[in-house]
Amino acid sequence: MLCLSQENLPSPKTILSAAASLAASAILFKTIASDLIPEAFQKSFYSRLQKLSSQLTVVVEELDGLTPNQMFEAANLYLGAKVSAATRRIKVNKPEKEEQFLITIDKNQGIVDSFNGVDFKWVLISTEKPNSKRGGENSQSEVRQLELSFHKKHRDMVLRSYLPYILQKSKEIKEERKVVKLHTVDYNGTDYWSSINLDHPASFETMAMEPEMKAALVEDLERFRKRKEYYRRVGKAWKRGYLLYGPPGTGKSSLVAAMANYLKFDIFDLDLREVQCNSDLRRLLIGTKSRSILVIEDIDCSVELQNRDSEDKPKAVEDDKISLSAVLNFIDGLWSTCGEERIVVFTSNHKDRLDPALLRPGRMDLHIHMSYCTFGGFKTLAYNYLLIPEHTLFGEIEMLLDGAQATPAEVAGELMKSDDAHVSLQGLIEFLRGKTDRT
Ligand SMILES: Nc1ncnc2c1ncn2[C@@H]1O[C@H](COP(=O)(O)OP(=O)(O)OP(=O)(O)O)[C@@H](O)[C@H]1O
Ligand SMILES: [Mg+2]
Repeated sequence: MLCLSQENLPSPKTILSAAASLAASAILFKTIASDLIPEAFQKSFYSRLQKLSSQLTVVVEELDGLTPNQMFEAANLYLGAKVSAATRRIKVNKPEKEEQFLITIDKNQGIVDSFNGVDFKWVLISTEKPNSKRGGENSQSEVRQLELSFHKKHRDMVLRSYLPYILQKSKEIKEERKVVKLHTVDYNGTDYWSSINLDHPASFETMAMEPEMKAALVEDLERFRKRKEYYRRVGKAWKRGYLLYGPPGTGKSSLVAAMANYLKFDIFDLDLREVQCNSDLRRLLIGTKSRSILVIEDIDCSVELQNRDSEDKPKAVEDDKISLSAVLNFIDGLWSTCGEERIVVFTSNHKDRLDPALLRPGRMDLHIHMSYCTFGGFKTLAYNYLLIPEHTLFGEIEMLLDGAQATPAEVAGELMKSDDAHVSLQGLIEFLRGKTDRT
C-alpha cells in the first residue's frame, strides 16, 4: 500500500512525475501481461497505479487580489486547532488585546486531517513575491496558499461538506476566542464610537435574581439565538428588546454585562444625553455592529431631559432634538434591514415615568424587574462572596430582608467587609436592622 509519512512527504511534483513514468510503464506492462497474468491481479495493479494519478489538489490562496480569502482564513484557523505532536513547526501569535495564543501551522508544513473517515492532506505553501522589495513597509513580502490534496472521488464531499464544515468550525473557534468589547460614544472616533475590552466579571451564576426570572431570561436568549431561520420565515427583524427596571444598585448594568459575556456580544452603550441631533443618532446607530447589545441606560432621565429642553427651546431647534420615538423608529427601521442578530436593552429606575411608547405591548419583548434583595438573591451573594451555602444566621437575615428594602449592591457591600463569614453576616444583620428602623 502507498503510505505517505507526515514528516517525509514527497512534493506534488515528485508524485506527478512518478505517476507519469509509472503510467508509461503500465501501458507497456499491459501489452506484455494481458495474455500472461491473471485478470484479478491486473485489476489490483491498475487500481494501485490509478491512486497515484487520481489525487486532486484544491488551492486556497490567502488573497484574491487585495481581498482576503475567507476560506484561507478559516482553514488556517481550523488547522491551527488541529496541530498535534506530529506537526514539526507551528506559529504562535498573541495580539495585545487578546487573552489566548493564536496557533497556526508554519509555512511548508503539512498536516493530515480526518473527516468522514477520509484523510485530507493540507500543506501551507509560502513563496516570496517577485516585486516585494518595491512595496511599502507594511506590504506583504510573501504569497501564501494552502493546498488540500485528496482522492478525486471525494471532490463533491469536499465542496459540499468538508469546506463548509471548516467554515463553520472556524466561526466557532473565533467565537470562543472573542474578547467582548464595550463601545462608548466618542465623537472623535471614525464612526463615533470607541471601545475597550469589557472585562466585567458578571455572569448569570453570580447574578442575584429570582431564579425563575433568571431561567426565563436565559431560555429567552437561547431561543432567540437559535431562531435565525424562524425570524427570516416570519419576515421579522432578528432582534430582541429587553426593558430592565428597578432601583439603583439592583444589578441592571451587571445583568447587561452578564448577557454580553454569556452570548459573547459586544456592548454599545448609548448615552442619549450625549446625542445632540437626529443625524448624530443615525450615525451612531449605523456604527453599531451585528451580534451586539445596544444599551440605552436611564431612559427615563433621557426623556426628562427631552421634556425639559422642549419647554424653553424654540420650535426650529426642538425639531432636530432627539426623542424617544425617534430612537425607537431608527432602531426598528435600521435593524429590519440587517440579517444578523441584535439585542437592545433599555434600563430605567422608574418604570412609572416611562414613555408609554416603550411600554406598549410588543415593543419590548421582556420586562425584567430588578428588585430589592430577596432571600434567594442573598443566598447567591453569600455563596459568591463568602463561599457558604448555609449558615446559622441565615434565618434571621431572611426575616430582616423582608422589610428592609436593601439592594443587592448594599448587601454585597456588607458581605465584602470581612473574610470571616460570621463577622460579615453579623455586620449585614446590623445594617438591615438599621434600615428597618429607618423605614
Ligand atoms: N442582582 C445583583 N446580583 C449581583 N450583584 C449585584 C446585583 N445588583 C447589584 N450588584 C452589585 O452591585 C454593583 C452595582 O450594581 P449595578 O451597577 O449593576 O446596579 P444598577 O441597577 O445598574 O444601578 P444603577 O441604577 O445605579 O445604574 C455591581 O457591581 C454588583 O457588584
Ligand atoms: Mg446601572
